[in-house]
Amino acid sequence: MPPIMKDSAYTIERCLSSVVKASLKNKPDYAAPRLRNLSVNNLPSAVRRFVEKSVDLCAPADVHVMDGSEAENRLIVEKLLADGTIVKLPKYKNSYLTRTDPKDVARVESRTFISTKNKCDAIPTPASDKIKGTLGNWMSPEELERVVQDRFPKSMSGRTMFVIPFSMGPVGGPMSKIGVQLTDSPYVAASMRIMTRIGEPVLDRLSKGEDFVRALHSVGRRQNMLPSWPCDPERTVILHKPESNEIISYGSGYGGNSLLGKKCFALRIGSTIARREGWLAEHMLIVGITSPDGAKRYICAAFPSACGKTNLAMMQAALPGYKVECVGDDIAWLKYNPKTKMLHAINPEAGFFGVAPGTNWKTNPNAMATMESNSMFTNVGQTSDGGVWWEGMEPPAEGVTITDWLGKPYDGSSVAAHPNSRFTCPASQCPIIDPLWEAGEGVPISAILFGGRRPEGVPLVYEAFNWEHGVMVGAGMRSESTAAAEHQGKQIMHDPFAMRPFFGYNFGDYLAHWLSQESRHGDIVLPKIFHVNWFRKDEQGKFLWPGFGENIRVLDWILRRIDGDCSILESTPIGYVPKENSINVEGLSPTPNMKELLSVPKKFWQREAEAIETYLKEQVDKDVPEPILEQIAKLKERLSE
Ligand SMILES: Nc1nc2c(ncn2[C@@H]2O[C@H](COP(=O)(O)OP(=O)(O)OP(=O)(O)O)[C@@H](O)[C@H]2O)c(=O)[nH]1
Ligand SMILES: O=C([O-])CC(=O)C(=O)O
Ligand SMILES: [Mn+2]
Repeated sequence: MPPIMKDSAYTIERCLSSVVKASLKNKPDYAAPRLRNLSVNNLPSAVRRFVEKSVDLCAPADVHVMDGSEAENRLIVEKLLADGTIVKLPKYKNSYLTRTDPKDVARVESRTFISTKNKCDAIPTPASDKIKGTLGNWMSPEELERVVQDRFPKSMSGRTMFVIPFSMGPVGGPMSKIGVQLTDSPYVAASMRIMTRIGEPVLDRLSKGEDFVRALHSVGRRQNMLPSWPCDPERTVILHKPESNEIISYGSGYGGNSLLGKKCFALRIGSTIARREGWLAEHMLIVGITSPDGAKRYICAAFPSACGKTNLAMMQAALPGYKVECVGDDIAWLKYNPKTKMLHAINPEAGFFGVAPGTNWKTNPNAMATMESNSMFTNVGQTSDGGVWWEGMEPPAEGVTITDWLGKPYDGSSVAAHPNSRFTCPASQCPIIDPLWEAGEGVPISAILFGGRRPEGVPLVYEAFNWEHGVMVGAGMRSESTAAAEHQGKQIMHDPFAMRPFFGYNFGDYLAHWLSQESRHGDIVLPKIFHVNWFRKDEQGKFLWPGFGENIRVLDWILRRIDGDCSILESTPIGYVPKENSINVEGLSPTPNMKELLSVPKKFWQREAEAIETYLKEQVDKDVPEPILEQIAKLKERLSE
């Protein structure tokens, strides 16, 4: 038995308050807010066992069970301030800036593993030994145990372990799922409170015996750690055990690696649960659009990291008469609803963890308004008037100076904000949050968009001929790499369904699961599938399309297609493309080169089809479902005519 289990008084009062008091030596009269006592000993037995086992392993100084209250959050913030992890941003209400260790700034895909008994359950087997698999990494359960034993023993010593009961989706909702994250990072504890629903209502569900995902996180230990941002970048690992719904993350405090409800649970573990239960867990935004005639439809869109999901999810429509409302900006859980016969989607998250650079009052006013209070900023620049600044934001006022994300005076010779710097803010604060964003049964989805950063060859929008063809379009997605993960430069990478870093199981099986949606429910009304590209460039390397709020012009065309208007399309080898003049460009100045934006260059597409086929055959080999190969064969045939 670890010592804490013998002492039933390991409660918030004795732990977090005293921890905070101890760290506030310069404020001896600090009065900690009173909290309710949530003792480890009163946790539901399955949760308690998980905590006990992890305490044994990680040896924290004490344990704090989170109730999710305001008072508790104040204590955590005090601790973060005392540790120097965050600084207050007086320009905004209740908002803070954190600077991470410069080596801990993004997801690390090469250190992310799925561990299953059989390798082929987790990742596809490439066609030959010479081909390196790029659709996830596998680790044997034995190796995982070794990796854990190499890193976790005493990894939390001297720190508080936070026990965070959290719900993905509204607590108790029919599509929601519960997790318990243990972490030694108060930054993670504070961020999980924004990004998920935490605390007592979730504990109530757990005490009724509801199953939960076990998520263990430690920032770890190494020599010469920054006291304000402990981490262990050389030994970081993000491990998933889908067979027992477990996540184990070591060495990084950065969002995608440490807020385990997000990519680890909602996508990697989520996709394996979804497959077992017949639904889909996807890297997609969810948005509601009301057109001038009053009809409202919801669409989902899968774009790779840093390719425009948050911006589309809360865009300020540039066409008059349109109303856009946001349900979610990063993750969608989609399930067949027998009442409407449609796929319904929920946003399992409660906050936005958005890319800061490029966000401003013109491109994304709704995101700017959402982060005006109760927000955590990570690795952005700091202004001398107590605010934040990043590349692409409106210039600061006269005389205001900037400190860069590394804490140095900013002089314009380098960036003020890290390219993957982020804002974390409550979704409920979004001025255009959808009235149904917390509806337990989700919202009915009329269309799914795939897209990415394609400087060349890929039209502004095209529509798949049917579901099977659409699944092939998702499988063939490619995009320029971004700062959201560790990849260097701007290479065009395959990123099927924008899920390459997030699959929890073999991508071949994932394709079969998508295809099966058509036959699984005989009466299903499937969403139409489209592909969009806001990022095509001209010969000077300038974007051909204005993007952002003007993307409503493309959505307008898509909505008319959902209504069945066949007069606005033209058939091409890759799918239906808007007929000339069928996209409303009225009032745009300069008028975009629509001919170029909608062109489908044959040579380019022959190479593209070849590249997709080679990729799937090399990477997924015998696990590629036959209908996908048939769709590629048909595409090649159409391109050769
Ligand atoms: N040119 C152009 N840039 C865009 C557009 N939409 C978004 N961006 C930029 O692309 C970057 C990423 O956009 P986000 O909307 O945050 O991307 P995301 O897909 O939500 O990213 P993750 O949070 O990493 O999943 C930001 O710098 C945006 O300003 C667009 O329509 N056109
Ligand atoms: O997971 C993260 O760190 C942020 C994110 O949304 C992504 O990269 O897609
Ligand atoms: Mn994302």
